Amino acid sequence: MASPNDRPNFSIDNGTVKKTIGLLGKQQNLPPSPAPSTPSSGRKYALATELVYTESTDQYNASSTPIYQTATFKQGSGSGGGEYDYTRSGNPTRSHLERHLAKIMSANRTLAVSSGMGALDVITRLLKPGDEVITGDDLYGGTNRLLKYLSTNSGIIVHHVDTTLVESVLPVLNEKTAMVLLETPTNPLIKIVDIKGIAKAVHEVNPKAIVAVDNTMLSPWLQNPLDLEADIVYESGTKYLSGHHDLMAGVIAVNDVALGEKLFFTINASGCGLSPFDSWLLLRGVKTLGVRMEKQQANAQAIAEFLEEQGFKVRYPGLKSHPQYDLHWSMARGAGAVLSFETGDVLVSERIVESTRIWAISVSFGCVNSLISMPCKMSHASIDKKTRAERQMPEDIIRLCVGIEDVDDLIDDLRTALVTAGAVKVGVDGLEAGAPEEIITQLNLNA
Ligand SMILES: Cc1ncc(COP(=O)(O)O)c(C=O)c1O
Ligand SMILES: N[C@@H](CCSC[C@H](N)C(=O)O)C(=O)O
Repeated sequence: MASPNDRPNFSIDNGTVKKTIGLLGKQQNLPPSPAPSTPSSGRKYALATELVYTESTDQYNASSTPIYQTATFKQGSGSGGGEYDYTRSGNPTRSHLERHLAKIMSANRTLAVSSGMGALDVITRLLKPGDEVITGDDLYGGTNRLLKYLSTNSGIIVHHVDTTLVESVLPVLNEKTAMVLLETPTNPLIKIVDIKGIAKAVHEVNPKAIVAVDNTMLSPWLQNPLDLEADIVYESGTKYLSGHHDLMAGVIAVNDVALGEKLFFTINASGCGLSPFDSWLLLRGVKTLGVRMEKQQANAQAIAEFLEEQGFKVRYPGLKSHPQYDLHWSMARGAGAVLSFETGDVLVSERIVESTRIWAISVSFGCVNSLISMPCKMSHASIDKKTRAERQMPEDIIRLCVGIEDVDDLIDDLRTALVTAGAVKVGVDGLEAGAPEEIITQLNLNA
């Protein structure tokens, strides 16, 4: 009979990982997995280098990590014990991705799951009936929907407060607070939340409460909430981390080993670990995160300035006019590439969105190509109209998710759309925001 002592043995021989399988007694020149990502020298490189640099024990020294497209793994003995047994529990391609992301997200452990919402689902399974959650009043629609589900069906009490003010969190903070869920910048109102200020206040009142931060809008290239005293960071890997809108993924990052184990338990138990192929795609995409992000936010800055010059109310933390400009830059290394602006009229906004050519009308962000959308009708439509009004979400708000195209082309396309939609008056000095009365009347007649 095989015993647990027959687990495979790994040793390094002349630079090659040798695997001795107990019962079979065969010595193979096979690596345990292409797993390591951290440089064996232990050296920490700059983030731009870490994004592309990986070390692996792949037997053929493949430059690109192989896709282990398998559901199950043969075992060396009847008592199992191999490093991998079943892809829901673990897969070498996913392990490699998770180790790579841990370096990049400044985390002890990361876990890759099937979507950003899947990541939040795993995190919120740490909660039990009677627990209280404090969160923002400007949240991504899907996050709001999941929290509403939990408060309606699972006995979780959810407090939505203005998280841009640490003082708004304090009155609802108590020993039942199990989780504080933050987004910054918020989607789509681009409000900034003081991660460190809130984390300190929360941990002081209840050291067991978990501060979880959705870092999707900035990515680890621009912000590391774990360094700002957050306990959990999660991101939709569908966005900047992958960058090409060719996969859905979610990533969770933690420093606490026990917390990482609890989250892994849920992922294995519920079966939402990222598939081998999507792990490979994400691994490929993340290598260009730095260059994509730098180009995208340079374009976003120019576009935000262009719109502000025309007189529109623009929300973007790269603009000095942003009311929380200093707070944002005290936490982040850049302003990101999502901005929003208002026109004063829903129909005018719709006309702008429908008049662009390069800007695709689409939900999501973080992709190399530019997108335009009306959050109240698209990404945030799952928040009902009354709640949107209570949370002061302007129905006419347009969200721009800026890509890597030529910035002059992007501005030209937007300028043409603004003129076509009648959102600007064309004067001798150029364009001026504000649809003429007759255009608004006409649009309302046609509506
Ligand atoms: C800020 C934010 N967090 C989380 C999510 C969820 O990510 P996913 O679509 O990958 O489930 C999204 C968008 O969907 C988002 O915009
Ligand atoms: N129909 C989807 C909408 C997804 S929105 C995607 C993204 N987070 C964004 O902000 O654009 C849904 O109901 O979730």
